[in-house]
Amino acid sequence: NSSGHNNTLSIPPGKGPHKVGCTDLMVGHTAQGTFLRLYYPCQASENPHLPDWVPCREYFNGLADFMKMNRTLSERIFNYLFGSCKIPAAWNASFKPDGKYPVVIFSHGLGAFRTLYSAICVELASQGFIVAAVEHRDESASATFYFKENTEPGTKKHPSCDIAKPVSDNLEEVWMYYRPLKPGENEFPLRNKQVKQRADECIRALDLLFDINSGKSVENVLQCDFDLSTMENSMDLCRIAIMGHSFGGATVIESLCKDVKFKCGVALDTWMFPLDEEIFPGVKQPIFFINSEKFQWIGNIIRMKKLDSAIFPRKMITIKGTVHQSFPDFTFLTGNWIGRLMKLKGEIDPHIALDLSNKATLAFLQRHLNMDRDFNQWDPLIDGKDDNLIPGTNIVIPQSSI
Ligand SMILES: CCN(CC)CCN(C[C@]12C[C@](c3ccc(C(F)(F)F)cc3)(C1)C2)C(=O)Cn1c(SCc2ccc(F)cc2)nc(=O)c2c1C=CC2
Repeated sequence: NSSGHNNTLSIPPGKGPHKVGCTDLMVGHTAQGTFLRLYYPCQASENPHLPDWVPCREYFNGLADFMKMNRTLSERIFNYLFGSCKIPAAWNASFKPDGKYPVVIFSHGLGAFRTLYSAICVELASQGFIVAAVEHRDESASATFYFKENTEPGTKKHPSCDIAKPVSDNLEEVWMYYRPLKPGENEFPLRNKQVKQRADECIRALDLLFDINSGKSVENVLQCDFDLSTMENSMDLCRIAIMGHSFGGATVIESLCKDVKFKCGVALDTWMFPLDEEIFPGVKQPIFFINSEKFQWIGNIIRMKKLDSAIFPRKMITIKGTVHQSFPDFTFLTGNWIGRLMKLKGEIDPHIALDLSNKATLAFLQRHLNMDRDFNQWDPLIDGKDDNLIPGTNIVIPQSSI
């Protein structure tokens, strides 16, 4: 369960037929390498070891800086609130070969990192997807790490946490933190450069999955005892989707434009600002915008509508009573009053909100990856047909601005 003092708060397990395993993969030890958390259908095991939701304290430090909170105070708060929170997935559990699984690449939001959307990733993996949640090195993550070769032997400092233990001992971990906007700095050039790097990192993550699927030997820089060769020939590489939250939603659009191997995209509460609208005509794949009720604004919705098309399927729904943080895991990890105070929860029960988002996502993926599962039972959700959904958006666009 999550932190000791409130035992009822934890990240919901997957509802699908598969047990879920999880492991970390870093290929290439530098900041230019690929770093991702892999969620996959796994064999059942008696006493699964559930990984920590936040693997190293540096992530809490980064989060405190991102939120401009005092580090010592916030580190104590985060440790107390979230320190013992576990992810509902079995760490390094044996992969369960069962035909070819479709693939989803997941891109995190500004100030987040790869572990914070486990409720979504675990649900997809439990429904028979292989999910790769990338960790971006564009300085938009609260924190991330990579390695450098330390030339002076003997000066090695011990790894900050067991996850950051590299395979070879001449590698020393280096932490990269969130880069805030400088006073007076023009935000668009930075965010547009970052969204392009983020798309490249998603494409490289996909290329890595192709290598793993082809049985190519892949060297994990991290000491994770998970045998990647068990995943050979287990991915359906014609059924690949990209998904992301907020800045990760912009990464979905940029990635769809850059690589047609992504057959469709699911963009959660997308932040459209980082995108150059000139790429919009180049996006030809289906897109599903799933929005919160409180985060969106006129300018952002107008940019989403510029992607509307008579040819390519573009769908949008809004989940009533949700806020921007209704998609990351935080929404499950605090009581109602503190959650609402910190805008981590909306009025709607977080389980209901995320359940609607996940079911609508599964229906959309079945339709546009032409899968033969029973996710089409949730097709009405794609059109916003539910008491807690609004078709399209709740934001009123003044006639003049269209
Ligand atoms: C003052 C800082 N200022 C920075 C520009 C705005 C900070 N901010 C609002 C926040 C994130 C918030 C948050 C987190 C986590 C706790 C906690 F207490 F639970 F830990 C509390 C409170 C603080 C809600 C956002 O950035 C919103 N946002 C996000 S939030 C993604 C995220 C980040 C950290 C997480 F742990 C989980 C999820 N992703 C985006 O891509 C975009 C935006 C805005 C535009 C594009």
